[in-house]
Amino acid sequence: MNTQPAYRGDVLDEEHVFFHRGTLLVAIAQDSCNNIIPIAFVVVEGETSDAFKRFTSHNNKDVFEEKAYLVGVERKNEVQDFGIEESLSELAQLADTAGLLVVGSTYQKLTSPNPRTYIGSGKVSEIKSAIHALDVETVIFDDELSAGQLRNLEKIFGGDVRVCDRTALILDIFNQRAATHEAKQKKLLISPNYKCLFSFDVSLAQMEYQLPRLTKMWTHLERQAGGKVKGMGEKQIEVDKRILRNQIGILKKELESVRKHRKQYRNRRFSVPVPVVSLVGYTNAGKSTLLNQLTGADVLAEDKLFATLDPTTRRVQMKNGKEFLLTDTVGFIQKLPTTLVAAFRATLEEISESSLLVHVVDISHPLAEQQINAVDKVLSELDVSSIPRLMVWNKVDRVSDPQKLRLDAEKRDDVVCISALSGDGLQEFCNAVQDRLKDSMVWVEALVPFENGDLLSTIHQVGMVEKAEYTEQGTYIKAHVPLRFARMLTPMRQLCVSRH
Ligand SMILES: Nc1nc2c(ncn2[C@@H]2O[C@H](COP(=O)(O)OP(=O)(O)OP(=O)(O)O)[C@@H](O)[C@H]2O)c(=O)[nH]1
Ligand SMILES: [Mg+2]
Repeated sequence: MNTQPAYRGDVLDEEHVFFHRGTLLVAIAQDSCNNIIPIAFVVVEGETSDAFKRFTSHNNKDVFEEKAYLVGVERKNEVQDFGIEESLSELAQLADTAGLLVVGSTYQKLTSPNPRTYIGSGKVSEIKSAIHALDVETVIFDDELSAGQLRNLEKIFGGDVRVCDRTALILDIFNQRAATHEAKQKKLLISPNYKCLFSFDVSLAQMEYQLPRLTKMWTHLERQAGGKVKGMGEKQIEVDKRILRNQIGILKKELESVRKHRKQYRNRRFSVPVPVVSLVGYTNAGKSTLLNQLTGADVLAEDKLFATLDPTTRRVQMKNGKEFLLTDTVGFIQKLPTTLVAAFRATLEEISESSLLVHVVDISHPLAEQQINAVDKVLSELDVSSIPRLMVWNKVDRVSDPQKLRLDAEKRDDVVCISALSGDGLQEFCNAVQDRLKDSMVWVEALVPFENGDLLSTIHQVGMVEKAEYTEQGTYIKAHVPLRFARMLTPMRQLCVSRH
């Protein structure tokens, strides 16, 4: 018997198959909470069973669709941007992206969540009935649950029903995506040392999420051993926690070295006087499609949440000969858990060094306004308030009255309407980017002494350098730079005047 864990979405191979049940083989996988779950039933011989019909192609793999049931809570005294039904429909989309089959959902209005079970006992019973009636295998909560709540709910629902929350689901999607992404990079041999920064972030976020929830593994041990392993289980949990802490330590070190490497790469990139523009926005807004249209890049763009995990940068050449670098980033989502905001922070270090943030909005989405607010909220946590912004209303081809939309956009001077798919409005977009880049800067000529090398690299990072000439006294530079740097350069500007 081989007990090496697989993960949901893994291709079935002999390594992971070890239960034989009649004509079916049951493969065992782990999900992001380390729960053991059956992932596939393969008919060896005989009739096609109902189970077999539940195979679905996901990320080009045949995976078994788990039946999922969604649960949300509407807080009575809190005004929330996303209504409960809207939030649940987004959760359903997330579940679908993760390869689950949503068979039902419910919600409850509460003043405050129940500390033991999150929802009230009446609702718990109602869900338990639904689980039996619909053969539910996974119950997904729309909010982050505590370790205790997860454990209690699993106990009450009984059997092999898994309970997980939005955070675990998002982590699961990120993991599946990161694995595919890295596998592809390795296959293509783009760079043998290539590591997806985001997959580091995600692994770290996942481990940090698991650490306080490890008691769940203990429940599994107990279940497997018929409930007679109390002392052993307790010891085991300590050992597991120590292993996990060690892994977190190793991962943090590796992450640090990848970040350093990327920073060096960015610094090299910044030695070319081209400003960097970053695309940010809600997941599925069309950021990658826009990058592809403008640069002919081949970034995966699809109608799934979190298609992009790693920042990709490409050069955009405008008709007037000007250039800028465009960076595509991972999309945001509402109710982004703290562990994941931290993960985003490392990945999005790239955007904190850009000259302009372009906020891409799917204006055809019924919740466009709420999505804008959710993105603004994450951005406010990322400390990028000093970077100028431009908003892009994308997917204008899908709205019912594009003319009215354009009029609305014209009334505001920070919005450009485009269709990244058809290419409509891209010239206006490039012009707006160029204006915005210049607008926010002042023209300086300065002589930067060699000992102020740091300042020079900052000018390259945040400004538009027209000329950099090395002289005996230092670097003579002509550039558009943000106002705050112009102030810092004042003494050097005087140096420059005395040079003439
Ligand atoms: N009709 C229409 N569809 C678009 C447009 N732009 C993007 N899409 C579609 O929207 C879906 C999402 O596009 P992506 O470019 O992957 O979105 P993204 O913002 O990169 O998404 P994440 O990487 O998940 O954050 C794809 O199916 C695109 O074809 C547009 O202008 N019009
Ligand atoms: Mg994308």
